[in-house]
Amino acid sequence: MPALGVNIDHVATVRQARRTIEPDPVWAAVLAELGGADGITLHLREDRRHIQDRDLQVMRQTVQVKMNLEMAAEEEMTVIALSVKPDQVTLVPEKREEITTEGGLDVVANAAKIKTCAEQLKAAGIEVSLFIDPDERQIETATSLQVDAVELHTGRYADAVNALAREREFEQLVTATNLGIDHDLLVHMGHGLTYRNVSPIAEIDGVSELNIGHSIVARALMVGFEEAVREMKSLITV
Ligand SMILES: CC(=O)[C@@H](O)[C@H](O)COP(=O)(O)O
Ligand SMILES: NCC(=O)COP(=O)(O)O
Repeated sequence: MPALGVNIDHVATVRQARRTIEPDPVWAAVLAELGGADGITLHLREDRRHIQDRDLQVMRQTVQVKMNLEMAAEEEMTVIALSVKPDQVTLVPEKREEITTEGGLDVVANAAKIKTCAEQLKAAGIEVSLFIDPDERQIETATSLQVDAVELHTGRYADAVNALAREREFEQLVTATNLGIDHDLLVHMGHGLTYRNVSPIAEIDGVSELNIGHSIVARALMVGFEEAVREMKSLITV
């Protein structure tokens, strides 16, 4: 049964729509914990389009479960992570013009830069995960960098246009999960998971963490944050 990491980015998206003080993602993190979240994930983007530095600082003081900071492998973000000391950092790709993360980190092409960042984080006692596509070369290279985990990008599975395409993407995720486990990596998954598509993912043997955000925030607008998390937690508890 995978742990549930609740990504609260898009609570901050609503707040930033008016550049005001509410809704506060800190409130959402507390309610997520009350709803059964095993972790809180937040993405401090270089463009600060949603989560702000203040949110990260306050949540470090208030989050009582695992705190997972998503960030680009850039010097500015590394300095912040070393100062705040989240439990885990997940290195993700960022492009300014993207609506959301479009693909996995290209570990193969950026190995040296990612290695430097990961070594600094691990030396500070921070677990390191790499957000990658379910691709053999990316997993092999991640292993060589001696990170703790990979988070497999589930976007192609989530966006599949029909059942055949979804099954193909699902099988690729299963194969990549087995490869990651064979290389002694923790295997997480995330991006685009919803109440409708999460169950088969939650049943994959060996997946230890699911990071889910946008769908929970969307449901929370209707039923409240604690209930939305409780419903997702019960869905993945197989
Ligand atoms: C890496 C990933 O898929 C998400 O955790 C990421 O946070 C997406 O970016 P936005 O939250 O800005 O949509
Ligand atoms: N790394 C995936 C994540 O944290 C949440 O992604 P999404 O559920 O908001 O698509």
